[in-house]
Amino acid sequence: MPQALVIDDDRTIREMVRRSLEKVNVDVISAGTADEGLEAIRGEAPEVVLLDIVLPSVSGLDVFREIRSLDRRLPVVFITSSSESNVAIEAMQLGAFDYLAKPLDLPKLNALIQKAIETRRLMNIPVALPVGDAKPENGDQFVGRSPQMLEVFKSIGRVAAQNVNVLIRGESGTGKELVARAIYQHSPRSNECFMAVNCAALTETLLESELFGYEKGAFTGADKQRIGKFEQCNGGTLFLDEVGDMSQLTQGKVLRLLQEQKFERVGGNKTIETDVRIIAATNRNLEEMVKDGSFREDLFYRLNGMTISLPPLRERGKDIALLVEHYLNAACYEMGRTETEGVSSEALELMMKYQWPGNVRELQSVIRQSLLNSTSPIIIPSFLPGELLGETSADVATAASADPEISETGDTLPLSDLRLFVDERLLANSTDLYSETLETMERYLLTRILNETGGNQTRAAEILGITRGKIRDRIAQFGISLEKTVSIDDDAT
Ligand SMILES: Nc1ncnc2c1ncn2[C@@H]1O[C@H](COP(=O)(O)OP(=O)(O)OP(=O)(O)O)[C@@H](O)[C@H]1O
Repeated sequence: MPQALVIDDDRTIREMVRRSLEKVNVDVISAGTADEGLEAIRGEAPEVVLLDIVLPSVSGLDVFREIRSLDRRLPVVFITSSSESNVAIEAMQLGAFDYLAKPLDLPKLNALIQKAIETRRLMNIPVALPVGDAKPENGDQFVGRSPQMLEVFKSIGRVAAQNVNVLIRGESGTGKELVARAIYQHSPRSNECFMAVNCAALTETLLESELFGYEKGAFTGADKQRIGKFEQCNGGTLFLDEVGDMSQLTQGKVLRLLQEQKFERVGGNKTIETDVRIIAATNRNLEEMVKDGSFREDLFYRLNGMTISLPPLRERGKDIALLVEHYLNAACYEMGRTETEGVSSEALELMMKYQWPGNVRELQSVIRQSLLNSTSPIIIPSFLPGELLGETSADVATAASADPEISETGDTLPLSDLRLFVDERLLANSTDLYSETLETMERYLLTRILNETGGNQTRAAEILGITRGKIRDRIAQFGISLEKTVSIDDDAT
């Protein structure tokens, strides 16, 4: 029978926990002091520890650190009173499995302890992907050994030295910009500049100004001359991203430039010569666009000196595992997660089966999210974001249960799975579950990341991929106070 150790100076709590866990077939070892508890960990190797955060003459956090030094994989659940939420958040940051507030909700206690025991079991299964200790090399590494990616690398090698335009095709997030930079870096133009313009991000007039520049007075607001990218990049390489999104007018101008290497600034009549190598990229079907007349055929052929097609990640087989290893290594280093050992084989299997609609970019984000969710050295399925778990619910069900703490005020605690939260709100006959759930997730995410960054909003904005302004709005909206530790003010909602 699995064993849980409860360390609490309050006899009544110890007894209550014993009786409750007995019902779910968990044996309870009781300790009234920290020393007794540490002794029990050494001697009896429990699967999970329930630790009172306030013990006589010693801090629960210090005891927790000592437990970690004895066994880093042992899940520790803190017992707190509501006034200690800051300490509880700190405990979660240090890697606690979870925390429970007093008075103890016994069904919740039982579910959480069972989940911790399952997590502990999964920890003991050998690591499928070990994380190396080495600091990741500087710069972006192109990861891949699949036959399709080897073809891509060969094509880069073949085309880099030739002064031809290249068209890179592939779904969003497959690495088109990385290919463009690799071509540039291996080309004779590598000492000249490399610039990128996203054709989908600008309106027709702005894109024109960006590419060709304009003369003073060309249009209202053109109060001085501006040099465009084709001119700035003379001798270098210009990466035109999302080239399928250019208007017909811009397509015509770009075509002329490609044919003659000549252009005029907007509002100007002086012809300017330039020597730019174009690398274009698109995730759109240009052949179809040529057929329906929305993309010029002559431009298509001009851009397409050679095509490099990037396969979607789901077709790259074992590259997924290589990328997981690569990005886990990088994220652990960046986030100072020295205790992380790797990814369990179940979690890796889920990642191998997943369709990755956002390709490598999505994989990067999944790794970071999993790391932020993880409370143990091994990434197991329950730490993965929901979209990966949806695929094989039967496999995952055991590992991914959840137990958010919801008080009457609607306050929620951070947990990786929202299933129980939704169950509870359904039982409470909620009629606003969509926004309640989104808010719960947002609150947790914001608080968690701000804790992670020590309240640094710029860094938090980088991690979350949103603007600082949005972070500031949410801090105000959710009443998150930025003291030494980040906490949530319930009254602010
Ligand atoms: N093979 C790879 N190895 C390592 N990192 C990769 C690989 N492919 C892509 N990445 C990383 O994934 C992210 C997305 O790549 P990139 O921006 O090149 O994709 P893209 O195809 O240009 O996307 P979009 O079409 O949305 O502009 C980048 O951080 C990039 O470094």
